[in-house]
Amino acid sequence: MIKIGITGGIGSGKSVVAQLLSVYGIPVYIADDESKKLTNTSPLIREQLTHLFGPDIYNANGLNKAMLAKAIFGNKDLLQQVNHIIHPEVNRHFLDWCEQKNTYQCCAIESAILFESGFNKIVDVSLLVYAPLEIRIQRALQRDHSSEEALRKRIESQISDEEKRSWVDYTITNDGKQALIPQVEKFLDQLYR
Ligand SMILES: CC(C)(COP(=O)(O)OP(=O)(O)OC[C@H]1O[C@@H](n2cnc3c(N)ncnc32)[C@H](O)[C@@H]1O)[C@@H](O)C(=O)NCCC(=O)NCCS
Ligand SMILES: Nc1ncnc2c1ncn2[C@@H]1O[C@H](COP(=O)(O)OP(=O)(O)OP(=O)(O)O)[C@@H](O)[C@H]1O
Repeated sequence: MIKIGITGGIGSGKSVVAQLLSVYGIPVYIADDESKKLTNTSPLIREQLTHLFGPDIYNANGLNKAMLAKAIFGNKDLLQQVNHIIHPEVNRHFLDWCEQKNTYQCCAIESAILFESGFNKIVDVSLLVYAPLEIRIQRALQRDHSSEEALRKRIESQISDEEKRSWVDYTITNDGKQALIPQVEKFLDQLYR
């Protein structure tokens, strides 16, 4: 089974590309969604996050996401500690998920931080969805209605896509000028060949 890692910074359009891959019959593991579920269900993550931040990091609805986001984006040391708590669990969970999908020829993981988290080491092919920074900011601000300052802090917590371009096996450009579907089809064509 071929494992594809789909990456790209906030607002690059990797969720759109992930949806297109699922239309072509490839199951996709959405790391943001699954990690959120794991932070609420894994006793190991809960214990370690509570130890690091105190009991208020969880409330009646589960993880206090706003508190965690405020603490880690802009503080590289804390970000790294939190990543070391959450990412090994996500890694394990993804590999279990892959086992369940073993009748498929391909599966994929979508993560903005494929390289930062080391998930790149457990995939066979890496695919970057690339869009220029200012376009990404416009899209993300429109979608999330968050402040530009908070968004830029998240962007600064990630390695730039310009740098990742030289590390990946394949790049799809989502700049609003080049059509996505032909690029996805070309990628799949090369992959299956
Ligand atoms: C801090 C949290 C609670 C904020 O939740 P929120 O709903 O606001 O954001 P969401 O999880 O949907 O993430 C949105 C985007 O933020 C960026 N982001 C999230 N986590 C990280 C991180 N550890 N490092 C860099 N960027 C990140 C990504 O671009 C992601 O697509 C959440 O992002 C989190 O738990 N992050 C740590 C776990 C993690 O690394 N998740 C990413 C996939 S494994
Ligand atoms: N080519 C495009 N033209 C116009 N809008 C687009 C295009 N691609 C994506 N978008 C829009 O931009 C926003 C960001 O796209 P998407 O959610 O796929 O990004 P993402 O890389 O998954 O971001 P995140 O890491 O924050 O989850 C969405 O609202 C999406 O509909």
